[in-house]
Amino acid sequence: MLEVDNLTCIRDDRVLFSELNFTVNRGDIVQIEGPNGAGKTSLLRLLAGLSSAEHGEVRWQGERLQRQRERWHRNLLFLGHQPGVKSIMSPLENLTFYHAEYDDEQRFAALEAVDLLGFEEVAVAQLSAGQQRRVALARLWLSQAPVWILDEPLTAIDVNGVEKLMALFVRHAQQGGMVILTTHQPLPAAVWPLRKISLTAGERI
Ligand SMILES: Nc1ncnc2c1ncn2[C@@H]1O[C@H](COP(=O)(O)OP(=O)(O)OP(=O)(O)O)[C@@H](O)[C@H]1O
Repeated sequence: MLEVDNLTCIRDDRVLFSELNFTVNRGDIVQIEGPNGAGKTSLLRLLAGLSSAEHGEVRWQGERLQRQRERWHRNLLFLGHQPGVKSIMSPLENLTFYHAEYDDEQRFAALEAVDLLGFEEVAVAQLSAGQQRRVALARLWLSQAPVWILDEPLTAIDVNGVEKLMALFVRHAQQGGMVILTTHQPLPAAVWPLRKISLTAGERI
């Protein structure tokens, strides 16, 4: 269980959100929504333990993230706003770098799942924006982490890719995982039960 307890986030003299409370349980798919600049990325970074809030705390299994960094990182897969892959490496090399525990057969299966077969040896820098995003997303097919925190994973992904990702999110949730994501596009109705947490534009202090 991931608990957000009275979280207040101030950035650049602006209160992005204050006294935010919610809980994410196993089996939950949660969409953080709000206009540009509302604080969605800031919230995801707090949830991932990558930054600190002005007030409040985030707890995993009852304990503050900061008190259990190693355990938390074993339980988390965080994919940030940028593709977050190494551009001089190929897709296959990236998966080897991030997931050395798997063999090539499993890595090829992950690349097949994101329709990158045929591109596995091409430098990421030479791939299209959507293909670069898919290299990062291939990690989801290899991840054993129960908690997925994904910042705009659907950006630059085509309709077919979005459908496959949605199916993967649902399967992950059905297997007891949790998915927390931001996206500006409406999610297909098939993603159920989808919880939404809305952030509104912040106020100046
Ligand atoms: N480290 C920082 N220092 C100063 N300001 C910041 C910092 N991080 C975020 N901000 C500001 O906080 C606000 C919210 O940013 P954030 O990226 O969280 O929004 P968002 O909801 O994810 O937006 P978008 O939909 O455009 O991706 C922005 O105005 C941004 O400039």
